[in-house]
Amino acid sequence: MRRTIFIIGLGLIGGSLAKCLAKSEANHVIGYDINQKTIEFARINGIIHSASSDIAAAAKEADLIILGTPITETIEIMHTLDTITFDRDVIISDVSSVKKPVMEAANCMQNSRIQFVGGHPMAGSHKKGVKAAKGHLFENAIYVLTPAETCQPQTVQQLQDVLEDTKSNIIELEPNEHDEMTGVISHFPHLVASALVQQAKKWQETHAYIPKLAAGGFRDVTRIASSSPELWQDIFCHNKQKMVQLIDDWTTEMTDLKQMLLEQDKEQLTSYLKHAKEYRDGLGAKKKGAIPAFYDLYVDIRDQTGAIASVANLIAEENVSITNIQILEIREGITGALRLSVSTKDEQQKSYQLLRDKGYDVMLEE
Ligand SMILES: NC(=O)c1ccc[n+]([C@@H]2O[C@H](COP(=O)([O-])OP(=O)(O)OC[C@H]3O[C@@H](n4cnc5c(N)ncnc54)[C@H](O)[C@@H]3O)[C@@H](O)[C@H]2O)c1
Ligand SMILES: O=C(O)C(=O)C[C@]1(C(=O)O)C=C[C@@H](O)C=C1
Repeated sequence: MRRTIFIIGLGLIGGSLAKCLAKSEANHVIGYDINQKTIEFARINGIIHSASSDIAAAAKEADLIILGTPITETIEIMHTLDTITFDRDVIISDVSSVKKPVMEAANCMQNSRIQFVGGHPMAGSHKKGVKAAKGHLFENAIYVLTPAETCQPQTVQQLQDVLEDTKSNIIELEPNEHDEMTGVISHFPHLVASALVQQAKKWQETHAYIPKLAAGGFRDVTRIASSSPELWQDIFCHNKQKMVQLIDDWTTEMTDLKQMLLEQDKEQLTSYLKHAKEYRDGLGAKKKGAIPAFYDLYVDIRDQTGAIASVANLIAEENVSITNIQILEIREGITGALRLSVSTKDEQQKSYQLLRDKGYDVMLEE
């Protein structure tokens, strides 16, 4: 029998989940969004099977409800769902970037028909809205689940079964620990990216060339400052305590660095940078287990029409599937590099040889 999945909030994340889950014969996906144009776009483009304008009616039909809304709205909708008289049991999940406030609300739910399992796919983008939704967004990403206190293990398993189509790697975490870790590796870096951009903007008042000089480094480190301001203020506010603590830690870190510079302590500075480099390089390490292995190739290309397609076609002809492709520091008329990821070492070697034979300048990442 087909499962009925009701997704509320069809933006980047809700839309991506809908797109992925609607592809399976096992699911019937109903969508709702506060924005009528979003619902229309999702319906016309097959991101959902059907649209609903009535949350309660669609919720009563659902086996699973996923909230793809910003955190504040998610908590409000949870209160609404709690008041519905369901004829059968329903699993409710969310995708919020901060888990503690959502799980506090979940643990206060009174409706005996509801089993709540918090969710957070650790994948996204600086883009927002249904038009940026991608069915494969969660492939190979970590997908965190935070079951509510009264949630049965079989309910968690049922949700995991549905999420299998996302090809993500599911792990369970305790909400507070989740928020501390995402504070460190997601929320605080976002704040720093925005602060760096604000700093450049101030300096531009006296140095008009700043935007022209902003090259790969600045762009890499500040990409996430282009994300939705409304969404991110909500994330920061819901993880306020951790953010404040991280700002204090950062202030200490900057003061220490300032001291090293004032003292011209070259040895300590080198050691500081060396340890940071080692840790950062280690994040890309090829590990078996929760994070699947990727094998990368770097191909020098010219910024010309068809260059990327030529490389991709050559590799496809050898039946090697590219799992990720990224353009690095490409500027008009100047040689850039393509980073291609494949799944196995054999495929990496095969692609390397093939591209070299065709005259491409290729490098491997071991
Ligand atoms: N952006 C990311 O990279 C990312 C990654 C993982 C998780 N998240 C989480 O996903 C959630 C959604 O973020 P997003 O990036 O998809 O944002 P988004 O702005 O792309 O989408 C949010 C959608 O919710 C809709 N919406 C807002 N209020 C609503 C309401 N009351 N009822 C119904 N629909 C409503 C909006 O119209 C929009 O379509 C957030 O909780 C966020 O923390 C975001
Ligand atoms: O790739 C990005 O642009 C993101 O910001 C994605 C990102 C992240 O920080 O990694 C952002 C918020 C999420 O809750 C999960 C993922």
